[in-house]
Amino acid sequence: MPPQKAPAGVTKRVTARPPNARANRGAPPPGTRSAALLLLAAVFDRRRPLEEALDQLPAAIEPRDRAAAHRLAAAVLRHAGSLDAVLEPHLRREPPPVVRAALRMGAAELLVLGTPAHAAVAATVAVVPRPFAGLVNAVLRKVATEGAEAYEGLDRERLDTPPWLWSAWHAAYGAAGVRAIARAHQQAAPLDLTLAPGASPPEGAIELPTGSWRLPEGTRVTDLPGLAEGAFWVQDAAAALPARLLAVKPGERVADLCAAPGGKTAQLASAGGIVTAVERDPKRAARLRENLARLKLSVTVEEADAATWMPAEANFDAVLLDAPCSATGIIRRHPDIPHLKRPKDVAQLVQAQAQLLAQAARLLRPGGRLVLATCSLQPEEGEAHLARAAALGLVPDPIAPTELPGLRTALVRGGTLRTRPDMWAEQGGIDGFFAARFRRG
Ligand SMILES: C[S@@+](CC[C@H](N)C(=O)[O-])C[C@H]1O[C@@H](n2cnc3c(N)ncnc32)[C@H](O)[C@@H]1O
Repeated sequence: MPPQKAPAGVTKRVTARPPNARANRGAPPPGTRSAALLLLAAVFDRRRPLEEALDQLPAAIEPRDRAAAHRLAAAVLRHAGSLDAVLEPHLRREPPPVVRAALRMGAAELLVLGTPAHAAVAATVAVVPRPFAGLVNAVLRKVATEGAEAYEGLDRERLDTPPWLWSAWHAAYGAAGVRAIARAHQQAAPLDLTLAPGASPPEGAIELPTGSWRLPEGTRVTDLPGLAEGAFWVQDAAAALPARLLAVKPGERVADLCAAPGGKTAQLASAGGIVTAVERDPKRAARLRENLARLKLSVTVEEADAATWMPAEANFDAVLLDAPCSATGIIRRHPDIPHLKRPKDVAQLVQAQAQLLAQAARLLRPGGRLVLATCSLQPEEGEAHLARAAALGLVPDPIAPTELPGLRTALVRGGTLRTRPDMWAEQGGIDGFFAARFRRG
C-alpha cells in the first residue's frame, strides 16, 4: 500500500490505549531488524509474498532472529497505513523505500510491539544507510514522545485497509460489516489445529464448536509435542469446514483439486476417502507430499493443472475444489495480502475459478457431491459462482444448520457458507471463507 493520509471525512476514534500495544516484551534479538528490512523490501518493493520472502532469507540468519523478524514485518504490514499517518507530519519529503520501511519498522516497535524507546530508535538507526541516520533518529525520537497519542486518535481500521477493499466490503457487508472486518484485521489470529483421528489435543488447547482446537496467538507450532508424529495439522477453524461439508464416507473415491499444502487433503484421507490430490505447483506438490508423509496418510498426488486434468477413470463420488483466490479472507494470518493484491487480480482469479468449477463438475459421477470453497471475502469469488454452477447442471445441496454448530450466522443464501473474520470475535475470530455444496444431476 502506498503511504496514506487519513481520508477526508473520516471520523477519528479515540481509545485509551492502542488495542495492539502489548506488554513490553523487551528488545528483539540482534539481526532482527536487518532481516525484517529484507522481508519488507520483498513485499513492498517486489510484491512478493511474505512467506516466500521468509523462505529466501539468508541461511545464516538464526531461527530466533527469523521468528522475531517475521513478527516485526507482520506488525508493519498489518498497520502500515496508520504508521504512515503517524510518521507523515515529521517528513518533509518522501524518503527512499528502505528508509520508509525502517521508519515504519521503528514506529511499529514503538507503537505496536512495545519495544523500549532507546532500543527501538538506536537499533533502527543502525540498519539504515548512513546519510539517513540523522533523519531516522530525529523522526523516531518524535514518534517515541508524541506518537502514541497521535496513533490512538487515528481511525486505524480505515487507514490499514486499502480503499478498494473497503469499498468492496462496504458494498457486500454494509457499513457495520466492513468496520467489523477491518477491526478483526487489526489482530493476529490464534493458532488452530485439526487433530488426527484418535489423537489427543496439545495441553491448553480449547475445542471449538465445529471440532477444531485453538491455542493462543503467538503459540509456536514447532514447540508443540505431537507435531512430528502427525498428531495434528495447522488449519484455521473456517478452513476445516469445506472438507467436513463434503462428508466423505470410508471407501469413497475423492478428488481434491488445488490441494497443497494439504490441510483439506488430510481431512478427506483421515475420513477414509480414497483420495487423489491435484496440485499444479511442483514445489507446493512436494510440500503436500511431505505433509502427508508426516501424517502417515496414503494419497495419490498428481502434479497437474486441475483445469484440464481428467484421469482415465473419473466418476468420483466427491470432489473438493478449494480454488486459488485473492485470499482476502485470511488477511489476519497473512497481512501482506492487502499490499500484494489489486482489483484486476480478482477478475483474473474469477476466470480461473470458473474454469476449474467446470472441470470439477465433469469429474463427478451422476449424483456425486462437489464442494466449492474460496478463502476470499469478495462475492465475485464466492456467491457469484452459484449461477455458473447452475448453468453446469450442478444442483444445490444446501448446508443444514446442524452442520455448523456455533456458526449459524455463517449460513446464508439458502444453504451456503460465508464466514468472516469478525465472527467468533470473543474466541479470537475465524478466517473468511465461502463454501457451497452441489450434486451432479
Ligand atoms: C487455496 S490453496 C489450496 C489450499 C489447500 N486446499 C489446503 O487445504 O491446504 C490453492 C492451491 O491451488 C494451487 N493451484 C492453483 N491453480 C491450480 C490449478 N489450475 N491446478 C492445480 N492446482 C492449482 C496453488 O498452487 C495452491 O497450492
